[in-house]
Amino acid sequence: MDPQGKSVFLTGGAQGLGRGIVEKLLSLGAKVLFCDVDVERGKATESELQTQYGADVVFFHPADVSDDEQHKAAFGMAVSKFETVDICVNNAGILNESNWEKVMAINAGAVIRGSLLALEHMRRDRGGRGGVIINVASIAGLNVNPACPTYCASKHAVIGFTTSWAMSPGQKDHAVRWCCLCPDAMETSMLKVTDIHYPEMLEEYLKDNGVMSVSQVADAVMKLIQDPDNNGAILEVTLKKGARYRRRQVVDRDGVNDLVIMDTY
Ligand SMILES: NC(=O)C1=CN([C@@H]2O[C@H](COP(=O)(O)OP(=O)(O)OC[C@H]3O[C@@H](n4cnc5c(N)ncnc54)[C@H](O)[C@@H]3O)[C@@H](O)[C@H]2O)C=CC1
Ligand SMILES: CCCCC/C=C\C=C\C(=O)C/C=C\C/C=C\CCCC(=O)O
Repeated sequence: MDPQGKSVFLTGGAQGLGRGIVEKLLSLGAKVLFCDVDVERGKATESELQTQYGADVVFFHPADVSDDEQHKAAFGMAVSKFETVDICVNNAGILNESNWEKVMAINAGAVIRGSLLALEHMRRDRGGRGGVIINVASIAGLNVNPACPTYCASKHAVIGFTTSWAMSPGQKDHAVRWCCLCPDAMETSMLKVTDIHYPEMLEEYLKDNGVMSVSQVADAVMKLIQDPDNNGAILEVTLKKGARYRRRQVVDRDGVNDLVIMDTY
């Protein structure tokens, strides 16, 4: 899908990756409504981006996406501003191993709610225009890490949910593409986290794997949006190897229920 002239709803756009994605989309001619729980930063970002791209193409709406009503209201605001939403990016996320309920509510719960809101609005078999749903997971959703088990669990949930919907027998009728983004560490406020187990592992991890710029990862999101035939995509983005699609196969080993997930590149 070409972002030019398309309408986008994105969560967690006040800073970090969310803001980076909003800026790329605006530069490609899309209109964006983003929400965030950080109202001050959200308003400041809106004002900066409106100055650069125009007052009628980017809007901020305050919302905590762990709250059902606020999340629905924010999505509804995008629909009423643009009439239709073509691209939905469920990006808001936190890393806090002391509060697993909150992590699951934002990283998994809000991604599920946001996806279902977008599906209902976009699905062509119920009068919508089709579209793309991009769910932001992480490399942590593909691997394991003892420093942040709850965060890992929330990101595994995002990938399981997104790829399962992508395999829906009704997907062609819905005309909604489902994609997961799995970045490695990026230079955002999330990397300042202190609430993990074994904090020394973070330093070690970053020394071995490096840190990507937000812009590199936002470019990968444009690839997900633009590639037409990638329903069910899991796009891994790392500093050393760049953006690579994981090819996921669900293999039925014994013809009964011994299913194995196999990933290749
Ligand atoms: N920074 C990293 O190394 C990586 C981050 N990610 C994922 O990227 C996504 C974006 O994270 P970053 O930009 O790094 O973090 P960030 O902390 O810079 O930005 C996250 C934004 O989400 C907002 N947010 C948090 N909770 C919210 C809620 N309940 N409702 C609405 N907005 C909320 C924050 O206010 C903030 O503006 C997250 O899903 C994160 O898990 C994935 C891989 C690596
Ligand atoms: C030890 C890392 C702690 C968390 C670092 C802070 C933010 C990270 C956000 C991410 O989403 C992903 C970045 C790092 C990887 C975390 C886990 C997967 C590691 C698996 C592996 O070793 O390959």
